Amino acid sequence: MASNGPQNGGDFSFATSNVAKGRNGLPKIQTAKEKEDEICHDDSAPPVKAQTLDELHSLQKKKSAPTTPIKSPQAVGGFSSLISEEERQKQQLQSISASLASLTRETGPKVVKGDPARSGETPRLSSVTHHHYTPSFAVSDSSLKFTHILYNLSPAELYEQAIKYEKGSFITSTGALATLSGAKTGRSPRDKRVVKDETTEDELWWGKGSPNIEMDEHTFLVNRERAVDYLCSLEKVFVNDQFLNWDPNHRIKVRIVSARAYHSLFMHNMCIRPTPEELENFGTPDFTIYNAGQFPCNRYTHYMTSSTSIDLNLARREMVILGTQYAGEMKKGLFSVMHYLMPKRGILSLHSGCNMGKEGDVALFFGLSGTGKTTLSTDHNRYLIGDDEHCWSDNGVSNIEGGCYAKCIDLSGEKEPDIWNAIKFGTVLENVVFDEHYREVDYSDKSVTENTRAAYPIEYIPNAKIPCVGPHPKNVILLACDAFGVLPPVSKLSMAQTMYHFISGYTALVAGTEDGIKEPTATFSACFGAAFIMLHPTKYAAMLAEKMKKHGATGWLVNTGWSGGSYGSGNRIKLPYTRKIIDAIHSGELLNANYSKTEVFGLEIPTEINGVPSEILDPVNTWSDKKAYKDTLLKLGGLFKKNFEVFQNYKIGTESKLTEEILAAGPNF
Ligand SMILES: Nc1ncnc2c1ncn2[C@@H]1O[C@H](COP(=O)(O)OP(=O)(O)OP(=O)(O)O)[C@@H](O)[C@H]1O
Ligand SMILES: O=C([O-])CC(=O)C(=O)O
Ligand SMILES: [Ca+2]
Ligand SMILES: [Mn+2]
Repeated sequence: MASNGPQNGGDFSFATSNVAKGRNGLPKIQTAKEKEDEICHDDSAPPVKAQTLDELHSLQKKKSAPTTPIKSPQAVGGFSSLISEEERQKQQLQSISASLASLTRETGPKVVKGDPARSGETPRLSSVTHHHYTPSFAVSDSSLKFTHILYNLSPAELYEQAIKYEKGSFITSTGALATLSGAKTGRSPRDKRVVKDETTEDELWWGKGSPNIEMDEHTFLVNRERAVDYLCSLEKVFVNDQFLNWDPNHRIKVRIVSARAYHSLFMHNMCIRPTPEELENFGTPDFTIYNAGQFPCNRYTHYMTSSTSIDLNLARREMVILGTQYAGEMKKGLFSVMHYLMPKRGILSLHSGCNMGKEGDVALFFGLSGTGKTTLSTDHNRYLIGDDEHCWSDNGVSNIEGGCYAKCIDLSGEKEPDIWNAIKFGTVLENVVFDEHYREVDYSDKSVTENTRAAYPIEYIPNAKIPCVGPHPKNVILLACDAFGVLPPVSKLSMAQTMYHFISGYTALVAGTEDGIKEPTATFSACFGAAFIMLHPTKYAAMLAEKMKKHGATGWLVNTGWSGGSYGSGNRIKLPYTRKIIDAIHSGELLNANYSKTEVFGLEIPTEINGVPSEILDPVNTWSDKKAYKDTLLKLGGLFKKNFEVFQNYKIGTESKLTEEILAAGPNF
């Protein structure tokens, strides 16, 4: 056996080789200079400009770019009186304290800006106690403590907070922040509640099929108090002041109060980031989210059916989150708010991706979760306007958000290079699994969940169109992931068909694969996002029809799901083929192609497309069992018919003709 110890009975000596030996047998170290009188230093850099280690550390950080002074609100006429930085900081803290005020005690918590771990070393710490009035009998221990506010921290600061204080936070090999969202890895639509008051009772969509499950104002306040007390009881909370909607005329100011750095970084990425100057002039938010997701709701509370509650109060312009840490609740909660506010202004809000060609041709991509909005709107040859939430106004389209939220399951650099490359420093990676040493992410791993996600700022996509606005859409692409495998890969739609499929909002996915082959289940979600709409689906549909007609947009139905059989026997349509189909829509090639009509659904399908095998264009060709094909087609047609029954008695828009046409545009057999 080889041994590392000295061999041959301890006869141990340094190798002599040809190094000049000193007097003791050790090699003599030669310094560069031979002169006797010169002192030898271990380096040539000038010494550090600090006397103590504390001083050295204080040298490391310099103050962030000075913010310009703002005009005081009292300033009138030509006079602009300037307020000091100190006064501005105080006003900002007062606004935050007011946001966090208990409604029963009518007083905000004592808030102080900065990291509690650093308070000893932060000389510019400013604090405020927000008091409308403080009756002495109402004093409790909680009013004696400070809550530290971590206000609009940068990604680097949020990384440090997450890694230091939140279990399950790690830097991956490409620099993203890997996090865990806890017990919930997706949204909880059945735990969503909306306050029903005199206004919303008439305005909103309630009842069967509606996502708006009612709660009363009092119960909202109970949950709000629970969230606020929880947040104020913490040593520190994160506050993000940001914007929604790139259309400057319809921009909404949002404040997000949360307990986790993960939530703060997620919203930093997903909402529009204000410039330092915009932040200075931020003032009072239009809408506030209280995210107390780590803390459950109280199931003894009226209307609560689980320990999770996501509560929306439009009159108060507030949202409370209890019992779920899934960050998508904040994103989609704000989307619901936009689905209420925008149509009131004649602007259509859309659950769609959006991109623009070099010639300024805009396409919208509608579809339920997992159908390809993010994947297909992120196109290396086109400008990305946004991947998930848009507004269509008289001026054109605008993205609501400042970031993208991509599905990561089975992500590959070859198939989706732009998304792959966006997963770098600053990106939040939710619920992925990685190698414990190298921190390389295994995107095929579903151990935590299949709904693994990356949230990154939109400018991480090289072709992002900033500002994220564009002209009126030319093409409206409806995406369905048809796991039954009977819808054609692409069909051109009439206006009535576009409306029929928009209102239906169909997709079919496969629930789970553990117990072998499962039947696909059809999902119908009105306007391709019933979980987020607030008004009756026909309101959005009428607006879409009106805008498409006015601006001459063409509707398309694209199946990004199965071909050659249902899930289990067929395969998912190859992404490169879907991309070719989308290219042909954009280029105009498909508009002038030859078409044939399918049975049952009456869809117009092209006979050929550049780069796509012609035989797959009509699904009947790809099924070996023709009877199985026909049976499956009729089955899906029946599901569409059944789903549409609830819409039969509604009028869409002002003309009855459109309503009749839409009703006739569904499957016929
Ligand atoms: N032919 C195809 N077309 C589009 N996507 C495909 C296709 N084949 C496989 N996929 C995969 O399907 C998924 C589509 O997810 P994507 O993130 O685009 O969904 P989404 O519509 O943006 O949903 P959400 O609203 O939940 O964000 C991706 O993981 C993509 O790789
Ligand atoms: O909201 C989410 O969690 C993901 C998403 O985009 C959707 O489901 O449409
Ligand atoms: Ca997406
Ligand atoms: Mn979405």
